[in-house]
Amino acid sequence: MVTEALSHVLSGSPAERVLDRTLRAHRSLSREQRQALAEVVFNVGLWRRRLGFLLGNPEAPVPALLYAFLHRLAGLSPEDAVRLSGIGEPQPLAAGEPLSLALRWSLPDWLAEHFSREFGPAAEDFCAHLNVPGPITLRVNPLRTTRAALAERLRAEGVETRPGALSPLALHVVGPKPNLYGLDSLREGLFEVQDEGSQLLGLLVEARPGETVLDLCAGAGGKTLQLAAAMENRGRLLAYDPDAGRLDRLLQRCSRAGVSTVQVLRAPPEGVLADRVLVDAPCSELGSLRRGPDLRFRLDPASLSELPRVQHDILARAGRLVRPGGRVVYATCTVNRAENEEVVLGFLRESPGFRLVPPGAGWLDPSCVREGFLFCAPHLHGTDGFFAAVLERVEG
Ligand SMILES: C[S@@+](CC[C@H](N)C(=O)[O-])C[C@H]1O[C@@H](n2cnc3c(N)ncnc32)[C@H](O)[C@@H]1O
Repeated sequence: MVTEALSHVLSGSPAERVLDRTLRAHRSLSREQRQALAEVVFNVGLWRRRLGFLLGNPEAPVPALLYAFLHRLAGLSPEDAVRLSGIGEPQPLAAGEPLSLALRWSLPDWLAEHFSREFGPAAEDFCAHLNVPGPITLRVNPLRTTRAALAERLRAEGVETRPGALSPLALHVVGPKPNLYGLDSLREGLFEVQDEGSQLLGLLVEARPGETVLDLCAGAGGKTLQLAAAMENRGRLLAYDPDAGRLDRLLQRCSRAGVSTVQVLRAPPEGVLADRVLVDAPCSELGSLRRGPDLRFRLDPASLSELPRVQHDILARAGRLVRPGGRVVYATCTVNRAENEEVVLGFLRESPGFRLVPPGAGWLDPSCVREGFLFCAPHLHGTDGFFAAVLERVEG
């Protein structure tokens, strides 16, 4: 069962889905056995390159990878690791650290090279943090409750939390992963699950009650809900996304959260002059790699090169939809200057009617500002990786 699940993960199936399928097919497993299976599937999926290095074979078969994981990373004796992996006899494992960043942190070569270019010497620390699962972070829904009241309510439901340091809306779950989807507080719309860095992007829009706000890449509405709450459910909040299914989910979430101001646009907006526009752009998502053990192995480096043109076009559209004196927030969840700074600087070069303004002046923690842009990352802030620029259309 373990070998079969791992074979699927190593040949490209998402680990979460494989685990789910395997657990459903083996319902008699005890709680401990289920936990052990999850650990093995996630860790062998994540550490496959490093395990291949230990075995001296980048194409090592699944039982050998399992043995290397159990003995060297999980600390089992060679005898126990042999028995559980079914390999027959102990295998020699390399001593010492791999020389390359890619092997040390079990990344594809191209990705490790990319992070080296992005971060220089800090790439080691960044990559190490990609191999530690991020915290589960909740965003309180201020239309329904306060952060302190939500923390009390969650405690009564058996979930301990602590407040986030960067976003006044954030609560981090403390201790073992709870089944959030079984909680009444979730069904009542008291919170959403949202990384603290992602919350900063929504806050950066600084949407106010009564304004016209356009969420131009609304998806399933994570930030739309946040904007609606900031607007205290007053004003005009327009949400567009080309993916109709995501917009349907957005509407369901709105009703749960008590949001009544959202107008969903099924076609690209025209003729709007909004006070604020959020471009939460489609991107390579390199900032979210710690969210899944095997996301990194499913990325196609060629697809990265197509994104800046798409992002440029969406940002240019946003520029046409904001009023003089209004603001566009351009945001991504990636660590890639070509999709971040370069898209914004290219837009500014061809749009003299816009200027870059300091992000979150007066409230954003200065550690989240890099070269005039919002930038946060797992090794610096404990968040996923995010980038944002605040662009003001000059009055005229
Ligand atoms: C990062 S996701 C948005 C996440 C969403 N804002 C949230 O907080 O849940 C990017 C979204 O951009 C949408 N998208 C792709 N191409 C687009 C385009 N040309 N114009 C607008 N949105 C686009 C995708 O469908 C996707 O939902």
